[in-house]
Amino acid sequence: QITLLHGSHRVGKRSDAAMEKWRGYGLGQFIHWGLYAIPGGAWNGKQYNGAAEWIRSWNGIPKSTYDSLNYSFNPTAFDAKAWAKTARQMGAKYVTFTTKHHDGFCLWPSKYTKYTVKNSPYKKDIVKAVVDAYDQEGIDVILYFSVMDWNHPDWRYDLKTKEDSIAFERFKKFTRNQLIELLTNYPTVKGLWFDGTWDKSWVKQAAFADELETEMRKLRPGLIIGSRFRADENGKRHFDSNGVLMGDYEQGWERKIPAKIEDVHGNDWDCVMTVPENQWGYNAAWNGHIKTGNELIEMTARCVSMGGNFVLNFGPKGDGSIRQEEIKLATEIGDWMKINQEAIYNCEYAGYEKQDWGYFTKKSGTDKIYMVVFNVPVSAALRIKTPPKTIIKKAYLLADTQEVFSPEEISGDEYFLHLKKREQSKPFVIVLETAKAE
Ligand SMILES: C[C@@H]1N[C@@H](C#Cc2ccccc2)[C@H](O)[C@@H]1O
Repeated sequence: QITLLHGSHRVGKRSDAAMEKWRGYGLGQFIHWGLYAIPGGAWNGKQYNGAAEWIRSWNGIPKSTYDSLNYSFNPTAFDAKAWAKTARQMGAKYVTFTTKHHDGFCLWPSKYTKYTVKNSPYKKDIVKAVVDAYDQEGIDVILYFSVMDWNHPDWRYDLKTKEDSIAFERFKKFTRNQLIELLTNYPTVKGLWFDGTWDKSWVKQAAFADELETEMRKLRPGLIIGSRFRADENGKRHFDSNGVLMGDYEQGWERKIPAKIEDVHGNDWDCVMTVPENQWGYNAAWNGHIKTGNELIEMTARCVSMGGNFVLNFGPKGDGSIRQEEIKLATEIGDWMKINQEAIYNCEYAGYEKQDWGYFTKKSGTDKIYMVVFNVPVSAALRIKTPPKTIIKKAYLLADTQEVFSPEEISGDEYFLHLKKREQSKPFVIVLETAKAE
């Protein structure tokens, strides 16, 4: 055990109501929106091959040209209420929204920089519009904030000279001021999703970041902050030098899902996922594999089956509208959730042996088990291996509770559920009402 001043300040999961609610969200929406949506992944007819929200880092668009895009930012089709309705239709219980990405452009009228929506043709406070619209729909809001700020003159990647350190002290004050401003302006937000915290300049700020996290939690009791915000005094990120999770949940699952339950180490976590392989901001040319509704439904079930949440990214266009492909996916996922949401919301790892046909989830605080079935075997028999001393009292289709199953016991704790031959085009859910054997 290494003595740490700025490591994790808690071992084990948070047990307060705010975190309990977060744990039960199941499905969320990420929205990446900002100046990068204007070029949409290309400039002067040339395609940028990286993630569209990183286009400023490409030499295909002069930095000054990119930085001046705030003078062209006038999203006439922006309608936060429409965004929130789409999220509601999808079944998202929370949204993570980019207040400021790495380019430094603020979608709220920050007092601490001129590089904000206030100094754009649009002028109005976009963060407020989004927070109000999602609150209205009953969808909790988490604010994304990039510490790395390519626009700010005092940003440094590392601190090599005295001048670097003097400049970065100014940058640290600026960052703190903006975060307190966000929490003060938008008091209903439930958390902050930090990004751009990997560079040495910030990693060296263990004491400052620890103090800032404490200040933010004091200002906003119950605030949810993930493992990506700060490093410990040895530069350890996500997990401190004793291997204890930093922050309230593991925030490392970006475009990847744990392979097995052991990989989550009993922590809370969420997976943030793009529809294309790696595009967060709007890219007009979606190339490569574009995930289908069924793939995204399976990712949702897979995350919930291992105690996590699945957060699907949307990248609105420069005019503020959401692209049709994303609307279609939201509708497809939402149609499935309308029938099967009971197996996703407020569910957790069931403790059943993983089977090839799909995923087990368990309703938190109950013995109700859900089998989210994606791959019916040719035998049409679904194998179940229960934890010891478990009785299956009833088994039935969630979508039609009249369709009841009689589990065939194969051996102690092992059963087959025999399905009728069915045309299966969508995943379906079977409910197991269980009890502990005396
Ligand atoms: C949530 C996602 N994190 C950001 C990133 C990144 C990144 C940076 C360096 C190397 C690999 C990935 C993406 O731009 C998006 O905001």
